[in-house]
Amino acid sequence: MTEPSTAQAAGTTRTAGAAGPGRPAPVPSPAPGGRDLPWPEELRGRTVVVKFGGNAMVDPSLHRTFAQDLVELRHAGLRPVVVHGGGPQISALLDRLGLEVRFEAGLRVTTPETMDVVRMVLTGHVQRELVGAINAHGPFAVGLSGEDAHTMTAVRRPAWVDGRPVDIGLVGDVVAVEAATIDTLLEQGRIPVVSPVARGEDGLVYNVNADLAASALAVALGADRLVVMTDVEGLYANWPHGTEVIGRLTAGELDALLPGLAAGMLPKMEGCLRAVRAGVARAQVVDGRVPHALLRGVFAGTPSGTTVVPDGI
Ligand SMILES: Nc1ncnc2c1ncn2[C@@H]1O[C@H](COP(=O)(O)OP(=O)(O)O)[C@@H](O)[C@H]1O
Ligand SMILES: CC(=O)N[C@@H](CCC(=O)OP(=O)(O)O)C(=O)O
Repeated sequence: MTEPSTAQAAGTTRTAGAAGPGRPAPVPSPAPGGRDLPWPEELRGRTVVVKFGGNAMVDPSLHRTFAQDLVELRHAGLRPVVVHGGGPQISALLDRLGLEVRFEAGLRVTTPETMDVVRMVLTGHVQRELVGAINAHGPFAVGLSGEDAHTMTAVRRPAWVDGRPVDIGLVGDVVAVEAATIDTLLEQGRIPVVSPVARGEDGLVYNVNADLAASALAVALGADRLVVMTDVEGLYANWPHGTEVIGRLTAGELDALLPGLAAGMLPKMEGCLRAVRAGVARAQVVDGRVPHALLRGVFAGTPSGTTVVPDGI
């Protein structure tokens, strides 16, 4: 793969005509990586928030192909922002430390002790690995936690199981996003890599489900697309009894399905619904186990996974 120069990555090669305020750096031609993909012209300059799930990232070779895809998107003139997960990695360390691993309604029950581990694994390990994989191609990635510069502010999220409230501890729901920090990085040609940890309005630190964090960022950034990469082909109808992928859903159709969805898919589909209802044109769940799923499945014209669109489309 052709490595971009520092100047390209930082956007310092911009010329007034080619890339004015609010526009990414000019697009080199041909695209690095040598894959001659038909980039839709209308995607140039658009922001895409990509959630990379912890289950899809257990294979290091997928880190590498995902990183290549992001850099290629950047060169094609898009503005990718990554929100990473790390659920399996957090659970593995909790296990090793002899601490409880428990989920309710798809969310981790987070004690203050658990929160220390969540923060350590997400910002100290998973985020660093992804930043390293992307920066093998040039000085693109900048890692940050939702806590940094108040990028994400959360309030304690209530949870119910079988209609009864349950205490899930330091789990937050994002209520405010300081988009300017991320916008500035995008303007510089960087690829922000955000850990789903947020500062609470009460000064505490909250564990945020990565799907919901990605959705909140997509809305706040006015993203064109939200892409959720996971370890299944998409949303299966009749799961766990069937594996037939639901290809397309309107927001209204998804709203009706949501109460019946199981853990794992529940926050993903809730995130997709929130995003399209708040102006994101398309939210897509794709199979992150497939190498180059981001480029080939999402941006190269071959429909894959489950796509959620606003009502009336
Ligand atoms: N209807 C469904 N369709 C597909 N997968 C489902 C469904 N309901 C629950 N799941 C589960 O959700 C999992 C994906 O969520 P999760 O394990 O949290 O992944 P990630 O780490 O990508 O966030 C799948 O592996 C599957 O076990
Ligand atoms: C509240 C909550 O559940 N937070 C998640 C944050 C990480 C995450 O969402 O990772 P995946 O995307 O890999 O599942 C957790 O502690 O596992």
